[in-house]
Amino acid sequence: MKATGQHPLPRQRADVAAPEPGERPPVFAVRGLWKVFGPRAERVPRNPALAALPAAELTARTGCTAAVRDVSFEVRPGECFVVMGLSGSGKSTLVRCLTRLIEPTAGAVAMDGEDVLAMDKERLRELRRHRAAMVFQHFGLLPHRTVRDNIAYGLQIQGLSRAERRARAEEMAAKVGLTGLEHRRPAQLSGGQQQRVGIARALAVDPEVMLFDEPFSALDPLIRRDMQDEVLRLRREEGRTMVFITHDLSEALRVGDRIALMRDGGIVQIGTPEEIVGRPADDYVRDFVRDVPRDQVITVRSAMRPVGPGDADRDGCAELPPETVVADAIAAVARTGRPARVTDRGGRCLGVVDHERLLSVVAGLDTPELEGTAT
Ligand SMILES: Nc1ncnc2c1ncn2[C@@H]1O[C@H](COP(=O)(O)OP(=O)(O)OP(=O)(O)O)[C@@H](O)[C@H]1O
Repeated sequence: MKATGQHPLPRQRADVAAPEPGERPPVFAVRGLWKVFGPRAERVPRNPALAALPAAELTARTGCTAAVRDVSFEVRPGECFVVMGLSGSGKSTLVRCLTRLIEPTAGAVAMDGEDVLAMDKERLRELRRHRAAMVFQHFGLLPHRTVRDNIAYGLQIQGLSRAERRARAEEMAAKVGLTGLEHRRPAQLSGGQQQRVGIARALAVDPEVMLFDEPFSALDPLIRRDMQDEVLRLRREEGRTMVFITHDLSEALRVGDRIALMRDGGIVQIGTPEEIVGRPADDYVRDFVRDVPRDQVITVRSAMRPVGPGDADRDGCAELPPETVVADAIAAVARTGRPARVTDRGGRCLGVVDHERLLSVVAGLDTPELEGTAT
């Protein structure tokens, strides 16, 4: 996203559109956010000529680094919003700006419609303790405390009694599969177990949103997969909102409902895994997703064609829900030897996938999303 024009003020008001009646506002709404490190950083977003400079030139001219550049997005209640990008693209800085662990240079951040940049110290402390809990890559555990005490750490500050803290810590330990290990110290745990403690500690304060900063990148691949399953399970069972930083594309595709792909401080595309893989916004994204097995990500909702006159005979056709991935649809079409019908929950036929459509997805040919054509 390019800077457009002059910033009226270093900090804009959090002008979040009013939610529809009955609709919750976004958990986070971020508008025109900048974080510039270096001397007289505020002049960069204010000055369109500086704001438009490529990263290296900006540094050469001003000594500043624009870690986050004019970024706007919303995190919706209950979603896992992934921030992905190569090392140095600005992921950690962006997520730290959400709770002002790093102070933004310009722009607006709102949480549940409340202007985060206008919060006083007390309100900010409350936000970080109760509303947005962070899980770090290096676990951040206290080495001389037991698992139980580490999990209960945030509860002490909340003023719960000792017995209440213990009970809650044990409940959280059970939730993440640590039952029986409550009396160990962090050094007596594997990496995966230590990260479970980190997750349990974040969960214990019952936060509205969990912020994960590359939580699994120190773990080996099998444990990493287990931990991703844990995150998926927590989201499914608890519906908790998550912001998840990773530089690993397969992890992003696995855990993300939506992914923001960052490059040089800007967001180059925001979309579902299927949108990112199926309709990359530019050559950079296309290059990024080149090796992704498309048939595992793209669904028949995008691959289907409208029902035609030749599809009247439904005999022996498989019926697939629209979220079926292409790999499974290929198996169904091969099994029946007939095109498969894509149907919604009410049995309405939305379209058809035949082997040509499915092969064109695998081959990376254009698969424009088609409007549902009911029969
Ligand atoms: N305190 C700081 N002072 C100056 N520059 C900084 C500071 N913190 C980060 N940067 C720079 O801002 C840019 C973005 O850094 P950031 O750590 O947000 O990236 P990242 O995508 O999280 O990277 P990684 O995956 O390696 O953690 C980098 O160029 C980094 O060098």
